[in-house]
Amino acid sequence: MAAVTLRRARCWCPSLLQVFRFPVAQVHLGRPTMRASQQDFENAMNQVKLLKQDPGNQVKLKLYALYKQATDGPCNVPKPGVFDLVNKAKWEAWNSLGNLPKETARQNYVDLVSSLSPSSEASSQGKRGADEKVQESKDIVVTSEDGITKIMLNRPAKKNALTFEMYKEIILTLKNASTDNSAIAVFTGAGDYYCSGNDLTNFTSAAGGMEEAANQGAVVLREFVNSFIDFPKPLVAVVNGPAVGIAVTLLGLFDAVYASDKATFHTPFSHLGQSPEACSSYTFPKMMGSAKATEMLLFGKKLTAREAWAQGLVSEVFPDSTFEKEVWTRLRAYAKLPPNSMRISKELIRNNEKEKLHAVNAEECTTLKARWLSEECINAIMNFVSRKAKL
Ligand SMILES: CCCC/C=C/CC(=O)SCCNC(=O)CCNC(=O)[C@H](O)C(C)(C)COP(=O)(O)OP(=O)(O)OC[C@H]1O[C@@H](n2cnc3c(N)ncnc32)[C@H](O)[C@@H]1OP(=O)(O)O
Repeated sequence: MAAVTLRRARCWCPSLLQVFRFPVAQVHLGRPTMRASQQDFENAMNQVKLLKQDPGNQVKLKLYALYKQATDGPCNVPKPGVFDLVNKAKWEAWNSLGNLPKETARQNYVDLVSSLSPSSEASSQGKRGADEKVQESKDIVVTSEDGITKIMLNRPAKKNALTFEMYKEIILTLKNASTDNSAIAVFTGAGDYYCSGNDLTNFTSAAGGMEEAANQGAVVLREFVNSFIDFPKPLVAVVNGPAVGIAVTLLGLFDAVYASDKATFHTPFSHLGQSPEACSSYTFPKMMGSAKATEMLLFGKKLTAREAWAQGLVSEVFPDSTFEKEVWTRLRAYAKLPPNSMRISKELIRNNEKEKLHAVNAEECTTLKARWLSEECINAIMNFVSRKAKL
């Protein structure tokens, strides 16, 4: 779907731009009225152009659908093709309004824009500094202390979903951490999630279209997973909450996995029309047996932390109330152990499988590249992205 920001709409989503292309003027919306006038409607369209923050894809789809319903009535154009993600998502949002009367759609549009305005007014009243600070926060925060390189996924508003940029940042971070003076590297998440896996809009928001995004994705993924296979120091996951997709499969390449008892482990690959990655097609059957691995990787069974521990995916589960304190105390102690001994021992454990893991990674990436272009996957991503737009 249309994971476009208002900025990007100008370059490759003209029809979406038409909804918002009006001379910029300082206007103040009338308060939501029972029946929005044409002038209220036009003011609302201008107000959208003045929003200081991107309202998110679902809201933009709603605005588009209500605009079309208010101006053209019920959806009256043929459904776009399966690969035309942007227009298909917009068509579905408009079509989902059915026979909603034009006047009602106009009122709903004005009300929706009014609900967005307080935030823009707030930012125009000098609160912009606070917003910009949030917007400037990095998606990956790396700190080095007590012999530990801590890599925190810091995109809590999106459940720490991984963007292409984050993959590339992590590759670089692991490269640096493999030679810096830290003894171990630790991944964790900010907010209530560890990580909800790949950002499903990575492919739909790419300017070059799905084909190019899939090619790029396969290259990035292969390098990303290789950076975990080849990382020479102890690699620990502090799973502070739910983990989805690649956040789970990567754990097979970690040396220790500590989980809060509120963490869950979910790999909905079949639901998404995709296939396993991060060497999990090899590490999971080896770790837990093919029957349990199949339940996760094919059937998408979500595991609790204790179930993940029982299947060998998690080293230890801690009560959430004491999780951070207990785990970081332990890791600070581990980081004081002789680093060369830890590195050499890891080499003995992992080296005899490195070649196999590289080969598995290559095969998984080739398979996934094809899956990303399949109708099963595209439909699943469309359903996810437009799930909130269905009014
Ligand atoms: C190039 C390398 C590719 C490697 C491939 C890897 C394969 C995978 O990782 S597949 C797994 C992908 N992940 C998912 O399928 C999870 C999708 N997300 C969800 O199912 C739900 O968001 C959730 C169960 C994680 C959380 O649900 P909840 O209702 O609590 O919160 P939401 O309102 O859904 O989420 C808040 C916010 O975050 C956005 N978001 C969450 N996860 C993702 C994601 N994976 N991709 C993109 N966006 C995500 C969600 O859309 C919400 O955003 P808005 O506030 O803008 O609506």
